[in-house]
Amino acid sequence: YDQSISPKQFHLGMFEIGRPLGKGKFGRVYLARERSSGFICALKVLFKSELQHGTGVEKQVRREIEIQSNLRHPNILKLYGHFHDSKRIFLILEYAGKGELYKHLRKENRFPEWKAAQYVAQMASALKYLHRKHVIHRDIKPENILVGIHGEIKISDFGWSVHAPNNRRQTLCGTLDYLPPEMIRSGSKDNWYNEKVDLWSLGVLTYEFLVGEAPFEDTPIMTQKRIARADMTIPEWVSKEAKDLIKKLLVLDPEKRLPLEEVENHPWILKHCVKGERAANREKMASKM
Ligand SMILES: Cc1nn(C)cc1-c1nc2c(-c3cnn(Cc4ccccc4)c3)c(Cl)cnc2[nH]1
Repeated sequence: YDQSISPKQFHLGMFEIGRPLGKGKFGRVYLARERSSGFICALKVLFKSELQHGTGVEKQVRREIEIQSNLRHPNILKLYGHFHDSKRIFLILEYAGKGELYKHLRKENRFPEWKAAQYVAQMASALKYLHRKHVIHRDIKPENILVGIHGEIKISDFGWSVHAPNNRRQTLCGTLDYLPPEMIRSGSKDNWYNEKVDLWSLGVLTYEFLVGEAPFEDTPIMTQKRIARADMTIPEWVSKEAKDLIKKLLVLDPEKRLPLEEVENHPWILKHCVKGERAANREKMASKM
């Protein structure tokens, strides 16, 4: 992605717009091609009218742009640039060739252990990168993960991420299933800005990949109660190694959750993910820095 097609100023006329790819709570995403280079991307269109001034959503979009623009990792969806016109804001995003992960999960019902382990290893690598940059995603769930053309996963939608520590008030919406106990419990919100919240969500994600439903799925009231007690049962047909990892992530005390380095070296992950030599060397170099 060389400089020749990344001028500082983008505008709509530079793109041919293709088919709609999907829509979210705010805005739609279209397949797009940058005319001069033929570069394929995904164009996310948000209507300013939908982002009432001063509401959390406008700040979320600003934060999404600010945070995601500076991230470079194979398992994080790239934000190449943004621009706006009188009515709309446009985000120029990396095109993920195999679409939304949750659609694959619903279609397959649940993933075989080898596939779930590879996805969890990629998530752990992406979260390690984010946490090293003091970014907490805080909204890890299948709906916010896309699949690249080579089957690799890409975390997207940084609308809920924050630079730790952060004193902005957050209103919650959407599913409760992935919320960690410290975000369910009222009282001090300090823990909301501790990156350990992403470890809990990684545990919920691992469970949902393997079982096909979230561990605390219930009525909203019961879900909150079950999360607060880490009250879940793991089906007996889940392998003991996978059970072990889930239990070490879904721990009420954030400080006692398995650190990402240990997730990447967990027996269940090592059993299914042969780390390429180059990746292993990169890790070794990074750990020496
Ligand atoms: C769908 C689909 N099928 N195939 C084969 C590829 C895709 C694909 N989708 C994307 C998408 C994509 C689409 N929808 N969404 C969900 C959404 C939409 C609007 C606001 C917030 C969230 C993301 C992206 Cl960003 C980036 N790349 C994408 N690739």
